[in-house]
Amino acid sequence: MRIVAVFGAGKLGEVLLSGLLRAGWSPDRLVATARRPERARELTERYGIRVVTNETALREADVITIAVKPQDAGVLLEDLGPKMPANKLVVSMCAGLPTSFFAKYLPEGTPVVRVMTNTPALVDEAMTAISAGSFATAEHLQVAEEMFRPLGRTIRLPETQQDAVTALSGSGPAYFYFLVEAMTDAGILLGLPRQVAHDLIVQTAIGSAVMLRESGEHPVKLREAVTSPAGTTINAIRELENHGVRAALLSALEAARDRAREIAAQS
Ligand SMILES: NC(=O)C1=CN([C@@H]2O[C@H](COP(=O)(O)OP(=O)(O)OC[C@H]3O[C@@H](n4cnc5c(N)ncnc54)[C@H](O)[C@@H]3O)[C@@H](O)[C@H]2O)C=CC1
Ligand SMILES: O=C(O)[C@@H]1CCC=N1
Repeated sequence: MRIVAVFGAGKLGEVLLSGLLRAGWSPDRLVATARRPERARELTERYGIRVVTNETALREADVITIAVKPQDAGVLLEDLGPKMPANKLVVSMCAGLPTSFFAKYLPEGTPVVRVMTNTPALVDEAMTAISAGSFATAEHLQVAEEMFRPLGRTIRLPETQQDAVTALSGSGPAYFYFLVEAMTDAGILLGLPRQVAHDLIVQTAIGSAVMLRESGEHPVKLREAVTSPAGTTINAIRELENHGVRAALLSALEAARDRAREIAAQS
């Protein structure tokens, strides 16, 4: 029975732990570490899992999942590296950090898998991209897939694409929430009560997402079906184009990708 430890069980670490428990993993297979005692108590009360010291987790677990902020990974790895026994798999959830960053701290030959998931894991609708670092074999990728598949979809990609993935699907939920927030304001501008505007746009987002996934149609086709000649939608589309929304998205994702690179350079 493989034991998974989540080092630094904050927002994303908790998302992973709760997803695995929902998927039927026994709490005995999971351990977590936390910096604050209140946080440790909270996790144990909420999920019935053991929250232990980093050292104990390192000893007990087969899979060492790094879920701290990238800026905190160096300090953690400085501590873990010298104590790391052989045959452990390291799975990093950190944005920006390449697997070569971890290799600097770990005993030669330690397999590292880099993963980028997203918060819809909370509702088992994550998109998780999984990449092998040096020493990671197909079997290690499979272990990472077993951990993230219960949380949604998984895809294997070369590590060179992970910064782009981080900008697109890692941060992606934030862009959709931003859009929903802005469209709710637009509904209010048009005179709708806030709750009504919110409900309308949330259901519209869900319906559109399900259609994208279930129909297999290209988004242009789906948009064309809504856009009647001399109708209302095309007037809105013209305004979106006039305001450079498409170009803004290109720049926004490039900026997110650049930040991932900067995090790596500063680490
Ligand atoms: N929030 C998101 O949507 C996503 C985050 N990520 C990545 O997941 C990682 C975690 O992000 P969040 O959960 O948002 O951050 P967070 O700040 O909520 O969680 C990190 C936790 O690690 C703990 N920690 C830090 N150093 C520690 C140490 N030495 N020992 C034990 N615990 C320690 C902190 O106290 C904190 O609770 C980051 O590397 C981020 O890049 C990846 C995909 C999406
Ligand atoms: O903003 C961040 O750095 C993290 C990584 C992807 C989503 N959230």
